[in-house]
Amino acid sequence: MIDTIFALSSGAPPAAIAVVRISGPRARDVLAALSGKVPQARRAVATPLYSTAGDLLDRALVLWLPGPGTATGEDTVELHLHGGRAVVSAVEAALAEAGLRRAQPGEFTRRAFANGRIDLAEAEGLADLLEAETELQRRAAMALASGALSRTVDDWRERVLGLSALVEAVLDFGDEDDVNGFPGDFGSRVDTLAEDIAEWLARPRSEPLKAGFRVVLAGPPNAGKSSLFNALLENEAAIVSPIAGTTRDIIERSVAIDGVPFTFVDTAGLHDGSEDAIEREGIGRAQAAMCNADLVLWLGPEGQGPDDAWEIESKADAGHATKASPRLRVSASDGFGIGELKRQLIEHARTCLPKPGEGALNSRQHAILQDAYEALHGIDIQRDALIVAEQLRSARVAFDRLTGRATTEDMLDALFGRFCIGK
Ligand SMILES: Nc1nc2c(ncn2[C@@H]2O[C@H](COP(=O)(O)OP(=O)(O)OP(=O)(O)O)[C@@H](O)[C@H]2O)c(=O)[nH]1
Ligand SMILES: [K+]
Ligand SMILES: [Mg+2]
Repeated sequence: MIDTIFALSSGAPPAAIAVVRISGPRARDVLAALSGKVPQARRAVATPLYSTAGDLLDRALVLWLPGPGTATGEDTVELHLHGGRAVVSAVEAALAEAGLRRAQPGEFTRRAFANGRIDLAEAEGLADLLEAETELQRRAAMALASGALSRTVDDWRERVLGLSALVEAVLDFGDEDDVNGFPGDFGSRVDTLAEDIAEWLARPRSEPLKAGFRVVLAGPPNAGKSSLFNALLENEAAIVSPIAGTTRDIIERSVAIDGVPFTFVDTAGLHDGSEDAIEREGIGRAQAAMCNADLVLWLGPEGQGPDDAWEIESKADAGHATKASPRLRVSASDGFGIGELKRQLIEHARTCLPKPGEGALNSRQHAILQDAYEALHGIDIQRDALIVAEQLRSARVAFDRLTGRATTEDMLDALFGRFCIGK
């Protein structure tokens, strides 16, 4: 028999209320044992809870939620307790004594997936939603969690199955001499499907949304990188000094500006012929950071930064005018241009990050959809119908991997391990 599991699903006590969730075949019996009765389904009822020894544990609000129409798909009970540590421990002890098991992280969600209540793309969205720290992250995760990708993939899958059925008909009844055994619109239906997938593939990916849009400050020693870094963060995170070579390590800080997640990266000043081994290591790290940037703010000599870097004239208050046509002039000392720089960064990052409310693919999903796209894109109806059938099958298999109709245990362990206990 499946274990019946329980966990504190609300935050750490003490708090006003603590919600303990129970899921599994014994949920109802355990509730009956604790409260002496089972309330009407889906109605919140206030009731005292007792241990097997007859001690009053708490007066709680309880919910009896019979499966399969529940979050996990199983019989579920919610106990809304007074949120003191000792109250929660006493109730948890009573549940353990009744033979229930503490849930693993993500186990409730894993059961929801196993019981078909959510698919893999929705579970991934849910994990993102719980981790979301900024408004943009929340809205992207919400779109996935509420099934935006899942519904789209289901539609694609149906269309592929329809096409496969047509190919089967050609295989069963086709005249061997007739190369055009496919219906007239077959090719265009394949093309339209491939284009619909290509539209999702072309969208910004979800990873930069999680890690923050990565802005690296680079340039020679004493260019004012750390000063600008601190000004952007509004925090004296990095050491600033008139001594060239102050910054050695990479310094990273994440911050949301106007709901847009950024990670700013301060680096060691770049220059040739350093004798100092530590400084040389710092310069190597700075160069690697520039390669991994979504955007480089270049504070060095004009035209010597990476392609696509933004040319920034720093120390504008001190009358610095080393660049003929900087994108922006700023001063970390008096704040000149910092607001405008932030405004432009937000505008630029928004175009590179998923649009609010629009589903974005993570790299796992992107790689799988790429397979589906290639299978469909490669279809040539002049070729043998058997080959066409095989390509359609590969596309369908890819869709199934995406929604979790076909997955491996490792993949599931990795995903559900991201959840906290109680979810
Ligand atoms: N007047 C003026 N001085 C600045 C400004 N920004 C930085 N400085 C000064 O320039 C010097 C170097 O600043 P840092 O921010 O340490 O420069 P850095 O590029 O991080 O230097 P390294 O880490 O050594 O490569 C310090 O003395 C700062 O006070 C500015 O906007 N105006
Ligand atoms: K310095
Ligand atoms: Mg510095």
